[in-house]
Amino acid sequence: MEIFKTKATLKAFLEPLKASGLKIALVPTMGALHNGHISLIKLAQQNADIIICSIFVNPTQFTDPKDLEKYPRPIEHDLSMLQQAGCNGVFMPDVKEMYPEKEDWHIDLGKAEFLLEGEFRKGHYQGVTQIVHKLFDAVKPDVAMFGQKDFQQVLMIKNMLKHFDLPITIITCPIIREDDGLAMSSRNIHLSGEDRRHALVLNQSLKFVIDHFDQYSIPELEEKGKSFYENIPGVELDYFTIANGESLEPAKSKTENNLVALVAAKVGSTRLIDNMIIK
Ligand SMILES: Nc1ncnc2c1ncn2[C@@H]1O[C@H](COP(=O)(O)OP(=O)(O)OP(=O)(O)O)[C@@H](O)[C@H]1O
Ligand SMILES: CC(C)(CO)[C@@H](O)C(=O)[O-]
Ligand code: BAL
Repeated sequence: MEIFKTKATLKAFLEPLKASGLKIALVPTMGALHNGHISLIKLAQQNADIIICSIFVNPTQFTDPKDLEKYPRPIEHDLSMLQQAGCNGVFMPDVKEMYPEKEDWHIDLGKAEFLLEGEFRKGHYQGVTQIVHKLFDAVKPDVAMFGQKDFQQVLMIKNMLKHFDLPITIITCPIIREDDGLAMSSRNIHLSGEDRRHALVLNQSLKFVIDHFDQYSIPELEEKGKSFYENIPGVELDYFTIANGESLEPAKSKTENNLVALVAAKVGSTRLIDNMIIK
């Protein structure tokens, strides 16, 4: 497995491979890898010949400086997981390499930018699309893998691709969960023993919606979903919603085709997100 710290060395590695017709996949991450990330690498291997994983904790997408400061960075462990998974190359630039100078970035990502995560992390998707555009530019992949766990992120990246008319196929990968249902996340490491037990409420409330979708109206499902969060000490719900999976607007009717239940909650000092596709 090759390790690249600069765009130039990465480009020099990739150019002959592309010239020989090999298909390149990019798996963008912020590191602190878990089996969710490894599932993206495995799916990438089924869809391309050469797999590049990027590890970069992107400052422009953080809206809380403390969140950025305490973001886990276990780089040696990450590299050994990637090596074991059969990843071909790791791109791990420093901040100066990706942002050599101060720059302005603002693109139209549509109304959905300002909903859900966009409401609670203002400007987050400008930062995400800014760095993903730079990563796409550095790798010029044929395909790129993203997790459904960041449901809104996938929509925003697809909108960014449309904006620049980039010929990259986005593959959305299913959410990998711990045995008890908690969605794997790099930030789970911050959960105390008690928080870890309380965090199960995200999976349980979403599962309730899936299991009872035929039984209740949408407002009832949302109300019952939200009620899971009442009286759990240290747990604070940001949103629990059933939304259209394209626009992210609240679902208007149960007969809509594309529906997803999404949640974000603070558990102790850790903010977690999760979702389940209804149909
Ligand atoms: N449990 C999971 N299953 C599948 N994909 C995941 C999972 N968790 C994260 N991913 C995906 O991995 C990619 C990199 O995500 P990232 O490095 O931010 O990890 P993360 O666990 O989501 O971290 P954090 O919790 O800090 O947001 C994203 O496309 C993300 O959606
Ligand atoms: C896509 C991404 C790597 C951009 O920094 C990040 O938002 C993430 O890890 O989901
Ligand atoms: N996985 C999404 C990246 C973030 O939370 O900033």
